[in-house]
Amino acid sequence: MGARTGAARGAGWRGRVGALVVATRLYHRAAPATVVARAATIAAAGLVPVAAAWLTKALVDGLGTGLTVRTTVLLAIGLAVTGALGAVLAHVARYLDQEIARRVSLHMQATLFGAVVRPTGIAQLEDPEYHDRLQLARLAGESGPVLLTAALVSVVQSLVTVSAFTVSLVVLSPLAAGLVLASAVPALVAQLRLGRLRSSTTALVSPRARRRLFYATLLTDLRTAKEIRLFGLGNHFRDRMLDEVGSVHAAERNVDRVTVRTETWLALLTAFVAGAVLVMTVLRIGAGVGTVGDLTLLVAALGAVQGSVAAIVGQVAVIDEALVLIGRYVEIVDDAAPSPHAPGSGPAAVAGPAGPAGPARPGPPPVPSATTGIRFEGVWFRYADDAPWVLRDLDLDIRPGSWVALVGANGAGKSTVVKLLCRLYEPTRGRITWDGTDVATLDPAVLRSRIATVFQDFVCYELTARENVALGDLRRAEQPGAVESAAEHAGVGDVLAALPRGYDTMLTRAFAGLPGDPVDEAADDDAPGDLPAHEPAGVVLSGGQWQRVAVARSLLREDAGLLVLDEPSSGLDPRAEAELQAMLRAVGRGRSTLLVAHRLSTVRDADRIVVLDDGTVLESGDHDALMDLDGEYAALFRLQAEGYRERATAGGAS
Ligand SMILES: Nc1ncnc2c1ncn2[C@@H]1O[C@H](COP(=O)(O)OP(=O)(O)OP(=O)(O)O)[C@@H](O)[C@H]1O
Repeated sequence: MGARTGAARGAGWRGRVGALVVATRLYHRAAPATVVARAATIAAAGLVPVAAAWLTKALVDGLGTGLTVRTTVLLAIGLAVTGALGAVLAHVARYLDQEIARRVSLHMQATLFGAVVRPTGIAQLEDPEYHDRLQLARLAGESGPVLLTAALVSVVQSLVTVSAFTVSLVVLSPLAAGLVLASAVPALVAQLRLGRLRSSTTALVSPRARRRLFYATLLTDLRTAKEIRLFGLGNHFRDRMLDEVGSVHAAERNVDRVTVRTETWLALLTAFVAGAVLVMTVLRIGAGVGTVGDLTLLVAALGAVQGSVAAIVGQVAVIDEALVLIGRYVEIVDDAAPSPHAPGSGPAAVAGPAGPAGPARPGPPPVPSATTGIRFEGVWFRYADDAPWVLRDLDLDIRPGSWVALVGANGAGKSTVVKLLCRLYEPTRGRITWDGTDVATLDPAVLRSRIATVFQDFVCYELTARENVALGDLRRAEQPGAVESAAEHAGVGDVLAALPRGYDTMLTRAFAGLPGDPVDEAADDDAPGDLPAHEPAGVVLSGGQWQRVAVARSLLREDAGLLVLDEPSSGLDPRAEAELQAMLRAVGRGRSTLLVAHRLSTVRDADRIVVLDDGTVLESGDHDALMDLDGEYAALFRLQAEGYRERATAGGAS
């Protein structure tokens, strides 16, 4: 579902009605009892001012006609009770509103982020329009329920008050009632226009707000801090951030100005109508029609009706705005896998199951056990319709238990092969088979559970060392010694064990020592890893150590039949690289391995080396065969070997 379609769906009355249905369902699911309690307070709070106004009229009229002390005291007590009830109801209502908003917001965020991680592929995350829609949907999840709850409550409560006071007004003066209600029409139209302006402005500034956040993150992130200081980019990015803030402010200022103008005109209209009605009533009382008590009731009714009508029209506009926001949320949740490319055009973002389970369908076939191998059959791929081809008619064969190495120049398409294998993208043409079954028909989660991968840009999680390894297979990590064993296989066991709190050490300084984190719990228990107060609770690993942690994470997936390693040794020193290779040979035994590498010394022992060039296979064979061929691989190998020889000679001479 493209963004345009989504936007069209979110706009218009249909979109709003759909959003209202979704919102009602959300309220029902997230906070049913609280909503019922709130409805009761709405009815009570709506009637309190009406009761107070009638009691006041009775008191004022009674002063002229000589009330008994008992009646006067009773009326006064009645007034005091309604006043107190109004105050208490306001506090209870505020609590209930916030509770409803919190619960609905939690529910929405759980659903929204569930929808964000549900799609099989990652192509939608590269679509800027998707990010804008996501930003609005997040806003809807965070502030939509607060806006909607407050506005709905205000409207319903005001409707109760307006209805009760309108009856009072009609009793006193039907003309006055007609005038007050007629003046609400232009106010409603104006407020709806304002609401629409606010919604469109939010959509318009969304990309700018995202860029502002990007610059703010650049300026504060530890990972970017080095380059920003070294290149002196701090003020440059700060200025860019301020530009974005300025643009957002300009758009918001425009909305605020239109709002002030509109509301000023509406206030003048209200004052005019109120003045006219008051003059009419005073003249009638002067002519002997009505009492002074009627005047007090009319003043109260006039203020309440005008105030409530203004609240209703204002809040209808807010409801409209909240529904547009919730419509964005609905789009993202419905389109669990929105693709920037229409089906069949460009790289299909792999569509995951969206929404609740439909009627039972035959499930995907089980993932075979890679007994005959994995094949790329005539695979063509490009990242977007208007982007160049990255893979061109690629045939690749990974036989069971074999070690295939993928080499080639930067941009040849090696990492893309890995991404397609893991079904992060779908081939544009051709297919990938696992034991003869097209992987497009397999359950992606099960397929991925059979693959252990170390990406070139693996993630350094700001968590403990244990968690960093355990994330590879959370279930297996619960087995005693599993994490330690994977870390030892990856050659990082000793390093992690020697950390200040062993495997429970945070591999970051950013969150170390937060209350309730495993580190603190360990400290509370007087565990052996307890530290003196001056010891750092979190540590920073070197690039090579991180790389081994990433390898350990993938090695935890013991049952994975395919090991995919994208440049696993790029951050390692030569000794560590040799160790890693020996280890990979050991763990790779019995399973297929696909290794992407630039350093050709690491692939020398591979069963087959495939040289990729511009997305197609240039050469293929084992090291000896490719050296005999004397082609691209042989040239590259000799070049790298000469580099080593020269360095060794230079080292020996010095
Ligand atoms: N997410 C993406 N969107 C658009 N184009 C991409 C994306 N990722 C990679 N490319 C392009 O695809 C081509 C192949 O990239 P790929 O990362 O597969 O190459 P590689 O052989 O792994 O390169 P390297 O050796 O530098 O890691 C490059 O031209 C790159 O610009």
